[in-house]
Amino acid sequence: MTAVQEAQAQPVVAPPTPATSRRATLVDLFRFVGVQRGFVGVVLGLGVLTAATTLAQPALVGRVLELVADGEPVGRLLVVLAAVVVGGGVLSGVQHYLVQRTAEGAVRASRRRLVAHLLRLPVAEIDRRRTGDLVARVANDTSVVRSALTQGFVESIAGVFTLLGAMIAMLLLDPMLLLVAFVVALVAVACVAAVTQQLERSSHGLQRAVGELGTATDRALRSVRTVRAANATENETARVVSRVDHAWKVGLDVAWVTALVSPLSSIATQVCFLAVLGLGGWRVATDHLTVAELVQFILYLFLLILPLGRIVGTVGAVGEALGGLSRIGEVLDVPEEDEGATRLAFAGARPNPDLALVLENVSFRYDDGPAVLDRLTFAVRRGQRVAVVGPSGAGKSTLLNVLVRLYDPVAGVVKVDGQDVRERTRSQVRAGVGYVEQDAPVLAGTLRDNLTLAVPATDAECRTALADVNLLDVLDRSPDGLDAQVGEGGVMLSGGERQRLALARALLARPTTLLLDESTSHLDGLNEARVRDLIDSQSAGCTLVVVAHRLSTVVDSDVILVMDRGRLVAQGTHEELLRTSRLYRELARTQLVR
Ligand SMILES: Nc1ncnc2c1ncn2[C@@H]1O[C@H](COP(=O)(O)OP(=O)(O)OP(=O)(O)O)[C@@H](O)[C@H]1O
Repeated sequence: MTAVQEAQAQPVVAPPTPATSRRATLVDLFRFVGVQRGFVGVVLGLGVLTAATTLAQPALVGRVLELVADGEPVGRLLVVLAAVVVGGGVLSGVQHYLVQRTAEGAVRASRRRLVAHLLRLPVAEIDRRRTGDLVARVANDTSVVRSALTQGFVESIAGVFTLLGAMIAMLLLDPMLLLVAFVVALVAVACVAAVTQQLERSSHGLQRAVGELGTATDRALRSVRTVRAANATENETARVVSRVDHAWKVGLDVAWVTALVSPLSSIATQVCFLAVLGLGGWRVATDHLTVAELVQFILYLFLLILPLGRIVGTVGAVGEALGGLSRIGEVLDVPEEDEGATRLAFAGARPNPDLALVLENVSFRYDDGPAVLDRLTFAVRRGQRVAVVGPSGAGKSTLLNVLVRLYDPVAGVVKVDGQDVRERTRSQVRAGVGYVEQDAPVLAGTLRDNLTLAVPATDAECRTALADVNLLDVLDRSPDGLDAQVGEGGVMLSGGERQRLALARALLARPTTLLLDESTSHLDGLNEARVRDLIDSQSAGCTLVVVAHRLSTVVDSDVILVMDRGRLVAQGTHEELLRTSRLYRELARTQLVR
């Protein structure tokens, strides 16, 4: 079996994993907080101290009552009691601050991880998803998790200490009373737990609705010119507002479920107190308990109910957080773009630097769609100027995407410098390639940001690069010079200026292969000739593959590849193709700009 046959037989990469719906668990939430382990330790330590000061208070009050009953002085004990109360307050303040800090730290860590992951997702995966939704996951879903933490998650863990301490004290005072209080509290917790499951589901739905709202808003703002010019502002507003209404409706579901939690816990509290007061009064009347002990017991009951109430509230917030975490996890579960370098058992020929690009029977399709590249085979020698022409949708831009390894072919072999690209990492392949894409070659930010995206450059180098592509006048338009903003997607520049700025950036990185996806009509004749001269002068030995829409670009090329419906239907020079290819003659006559 030849290398080509073997390559055809096996897909180069597995198709990207489809987005899965997953449910986050408490373990995920602990892991989320776990990144701030040090702080969590301190918060818990403070929780124990706060619990100790809180638990000491009923005991001290009980002692004061006993001393008063015996006619003993209580002055010193009252000072101790005041100190314990104030100390507990201070500790609780510090604990609050640290909890907020912990939550912010955890959110920061998860946002960093999520952003780093998003920017490394395979391009095919990003194609499938909607930007607004991904942005919502970074901004909203992480915030929801933060709310759960600040609304008492960590505090509740500390509150457990108070709860346990109170239970022990109550057990010592009157086990029977404790049993009654405990059973009532347990029933309440069971009810709340059932409600929480529903809350988690509703919350996931709410986050999804907010994501959809982000997507709709993103779409409307991105296309604001088209929308305005088409008098479609009303329609588009209605579309976004329908997403707002949907989020509101799902929000009401969450509100409805959350509303159940609060009355449940207050009914439980009241029942608990009534039961203890009734039974406790009877225990005092039957001499099983003193009045001071009953007062102590009731104070401890407060200490039991308070953290319990907080825990119940937290359970609700945790339900919402798990909804947010599930959505974060869904994205994190999608594997990142791998470097894609493998040692091929059948790797044959040694690298051949004379052959800049070789394609052997390369086929590609997006997802399960039809073949967009169909068994392409051609070779480009180093330093050649190659033009790719073909009707719209022929697969020209896709070919460039495959060459820069944004997508891997489903069959066939791509060689750069004579070496199978699968033997190199994507970074290695891209290091030598400059790519100027057709539609969005400029990023929001300053001119400098755009020029130094790939490699650092001094101001002088940036100016020279701009002069080379005839863009020096954009520097004069603003007193900010290189720090002038270019707007979202370079909207403050013309289409041709965007392409030339992107070209300046690509050339600054001194590529050995330049892939240029020329967009129709963006390059005027004068600038186009200038750019061609620049590429010729600056990049001796640089291979140029240009998806061309101008006849002048095409005529001057060493080789012209004619594509139609994913297939290479002809190749040769302009004169040869005029003689041999009917499609080329047709393109030259009707489609290529003169
Ligand atoms: N990200 C994508 N996901 C799914 N299909 C895609 C994607 N990008 C392009 N296609 C499809 O692949 C086919 C080839 O598209 P491509 O952009 O490569 O053509 P092209 O020859 O560059 O066209 P044009 O000259 O109009 O820019 C088209 O049918 C297009 O709909």
